[in-house]
Amino acid sequence: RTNRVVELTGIRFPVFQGGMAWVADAQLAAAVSNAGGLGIIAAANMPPELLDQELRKVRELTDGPFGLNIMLLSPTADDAIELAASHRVPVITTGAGKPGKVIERLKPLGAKVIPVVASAVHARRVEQQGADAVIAEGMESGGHIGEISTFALVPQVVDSVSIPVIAAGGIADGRGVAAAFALGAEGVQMGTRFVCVRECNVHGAYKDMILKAGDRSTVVTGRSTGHPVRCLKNKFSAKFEEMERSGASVEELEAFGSGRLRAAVVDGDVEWGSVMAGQCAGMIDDVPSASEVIRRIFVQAADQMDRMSELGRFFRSLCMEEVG
Ligand SMILES: O=C(O)COc1ccc(-c2c[nH]c(CNC(=O)Nc3ncc(Sc4ccccn4)s3)n2)cc1
Repeated sequence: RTNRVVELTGIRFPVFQGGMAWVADAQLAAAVSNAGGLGIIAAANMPPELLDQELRKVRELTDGPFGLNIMLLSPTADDAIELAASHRVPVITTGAGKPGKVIERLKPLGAKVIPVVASAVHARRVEQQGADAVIAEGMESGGHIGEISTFALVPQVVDSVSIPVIAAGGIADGRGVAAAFALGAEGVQMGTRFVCVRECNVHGAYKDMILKAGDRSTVVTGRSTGHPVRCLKNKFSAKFEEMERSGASVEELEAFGSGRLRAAVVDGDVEWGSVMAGQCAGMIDDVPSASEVIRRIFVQAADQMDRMSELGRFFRSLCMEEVG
């Protein structure tokens, strides 16, 4: 038996590229799929005719499996579901909400549906609804997040469901892959790491801000709106926090925040845009190809796991002799 995530999706390496709003287009998804991972297009709030074009384009750019991420907070989520159905998209991931209707509509058409969950309760619920696997996303992640860290969330989700678990949040190199599998995951999903690859079309200023980032460069804003979002610290995040502190209403905050992700991704406004990124931003120091990222990470993971098997013998030896 190889790996249930590989068997479920037909990919070579058990790695997904996060379906990041405005960032994950057909070009990035195809590059990741051609490199042996699962490239995922973000439907986000894309108008249906644009999403239809991206779904045609990705099939011209790769013969491999690919996915579509449906963000359930989006008013265009129902259009995205129908486009996923008509294009027979093989893998569907969902975020920021309840995936029941996505599972009901798309599983009968043969799609694999893999919701992002932020707690063990969510995971058990979507398993009962028929999810094929879950992505357990810790709060280290960029963008819209839950409240539990990857290190605590993944083992509890693994203990709660019998479908495969893919770990996400804070993973950007082989050590994170080795750790995720140690926690019981059978795959990983990375977002921020795949923003800084050559084939990603985000504005150069966005990539530069990630390259400059350190471990303390992100902040979570919007907890008071019920939609906490992790992004890199800048003038926008500082103003947003000040508004929250001074008791701004949810409407005021959401009005102030709307359009900011696009401003950062498309216009490169990294001062007043929302530069969504995870806490692993400080680990990213180059912009290689998607293929180079995937190969390097699994070589490093393999080395790390070999080292750990020696550790296993050492720990076992400690437990053999009677202590004291
Ligand atoms: O209530 C329930 O049963 C389910 O509740 C959930 C609560 C949270 C989640 C969740 C956490 N993280 C994810 C997947 N990640 C994401 O969805 N990340 C995102 N980044 C930027 C996005 S665009 C946006 C849209 C609205 C507000 C702010 N930003 S969406 N899903 C999933 C389900």
